[in-house]
Amino acid sequence: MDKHKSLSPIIFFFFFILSIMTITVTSDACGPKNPGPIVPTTPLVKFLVTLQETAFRAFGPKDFDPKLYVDLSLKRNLSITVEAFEKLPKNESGSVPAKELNRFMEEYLAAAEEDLVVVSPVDYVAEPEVFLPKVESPEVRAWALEVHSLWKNLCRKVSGRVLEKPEFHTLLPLENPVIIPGSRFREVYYWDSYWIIRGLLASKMYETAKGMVYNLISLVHEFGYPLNGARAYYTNRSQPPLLSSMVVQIYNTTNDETLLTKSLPALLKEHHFWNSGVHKVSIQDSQGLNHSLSRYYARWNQPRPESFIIDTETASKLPSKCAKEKLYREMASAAESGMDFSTRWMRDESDLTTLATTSILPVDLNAFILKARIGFMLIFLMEIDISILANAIGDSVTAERFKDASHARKKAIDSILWNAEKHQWLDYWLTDPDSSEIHKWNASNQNKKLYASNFAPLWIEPFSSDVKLVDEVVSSLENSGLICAAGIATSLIESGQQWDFPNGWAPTQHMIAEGLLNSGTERATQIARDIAIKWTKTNYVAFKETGAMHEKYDVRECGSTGGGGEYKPQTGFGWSNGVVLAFLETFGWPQDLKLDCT
Ligand SMILES: OC[C@H]1O[C@H](O[C@H]2O[C@H](CO)[C@@H](O)[C@H](O)[C@H]2O)[C@H](O)[C@@H](O)[C@@H]1O
Repeated sequence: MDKHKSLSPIIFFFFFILSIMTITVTSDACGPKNPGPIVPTTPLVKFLVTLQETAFRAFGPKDFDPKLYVDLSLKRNLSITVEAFEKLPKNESGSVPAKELNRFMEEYLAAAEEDLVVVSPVDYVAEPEVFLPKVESPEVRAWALEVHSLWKNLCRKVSGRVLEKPEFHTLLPLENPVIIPGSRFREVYYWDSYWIIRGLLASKMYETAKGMVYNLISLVHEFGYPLNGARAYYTNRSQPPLLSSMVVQIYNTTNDETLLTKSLPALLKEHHFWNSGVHKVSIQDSQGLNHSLSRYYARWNQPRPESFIIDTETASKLPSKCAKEKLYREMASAAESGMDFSTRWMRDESDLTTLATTSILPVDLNAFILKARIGFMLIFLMEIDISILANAIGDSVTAERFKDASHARKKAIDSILWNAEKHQWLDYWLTDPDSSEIHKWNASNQNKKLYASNFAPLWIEPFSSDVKLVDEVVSSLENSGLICAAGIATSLIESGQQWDFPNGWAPTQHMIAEGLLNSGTERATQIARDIAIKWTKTNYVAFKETGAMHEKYDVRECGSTGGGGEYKPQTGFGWSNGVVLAFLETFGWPQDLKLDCT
């Protein structure tokens, strides 16, 4: 007994030292010695974040949208505004009274919508010539024209005030009008624009589509890549690389060679962004062959300004500053993937603080870059497009270089991401994501969980043209349980994250249905059509019910919306409009095909 008593201070001391060591090791592992790349933000964004925190304390959590505050613009110089802000009275708890804060905002800040002007697109006509020729049903034609008319509600031009004093605004000055997603997303978004453009092409709005591409090109020239969205707080990251696909789609419809010539330098720059520095990962396959794939990696390690109070709260349970900084980078990187947030990026599907986006080689990204392995599938796609473009403008050397690059990406996707037992492509977890050494492939590092993105490479020609492969993948998709009453679910994991079950998103439906259709087999075509019909019905039924298009839908039941966000009647949502019109253009709607949920 006595012996134990005398040992306890020693044991206590031992554990004390051990816990200090653990904290120290954690700190080092988080990387204060090597904090990783950061793109600094502007003084205005920093001030608006402080305002957001102050407003949260003053107004409380009910209906509080943190993004609203970083979308406000200045009426006077920042220094004058900050001086007045600092003089605001504080109550006993240290927060600014709501009344005083409202008064300050009224006097010094302009509302979030004020830096954008609603404009009618120059090429909008109420009834375009040869509109959706395959749609026979009068009800569907009438509804499609309503959806088409919603482009007018979503078209914005940057106001003259932003061009005059860009330092007063977080909105970035873009030359051409844009179609925005809508609701709280008041600015243009990168990957949304791909499906918006698909819809604009169905609506014969070629000038608006081209203008959006020229805006993205201008962002590449200024920042080196298309930004997540056109705001000063999005400069630290991009979104899934679909610019080349936008260019190819518009070119295929309009034969506009000027667009090709003007796009190519920007596409090459963007390709470099995804295939160099922190985005590039070298990995050796089981045969000892080296490959190069891409990953999402935001150059940021603070809470995202547009979600500052939420990210800060999420990180609050972490033990150290550097653990928090690491999580913030993973959050911003998940936003770069377009899928913020999803269990795809989480080590523990019930704990958002285990986000580890930068440790993953994603199938869809790499397919986008082959169009480039499937988080690896997204990157492969872009290389093919660039080769087509370079040929079209007579640049055979560039074309050849990208043909080789696309073959290399295809091989990398086959060796690292393909899983021959599941007949799916699987995201790959890097064991030591910060190492600059060549990683060694290990079968157990493939993420065996089911995500719709495991089928994304179907969207890329070298895969969709392989009949045997398509057959295996189609069976796997059919048996997966992902195809539900209202379309394809993003995953079957009910995690509460928005890019998981039960949410269905427009990009997922379209990418997979189009991939199946392009493969041309009877079964694949049937499933593609089934997905398109389910998705179109869901949009139709929800539209008739609510008068609005929604950002996402609940796939369990035809016509249910995914909730979240405010969708007023007579509003569209960019990519939902786009995919509905694109589906109707491709698949049509026979007169006898029902529109209700039976
Ligand atoms: O405000 C939080 C996040 O909002 C955006 O993400 C979501 O909306 C985008 C626009 O429709 C869409 O592109 C993205 O896939 C959605 O998850 C934004 O892109 C994020 O960066 C932002 O943190």
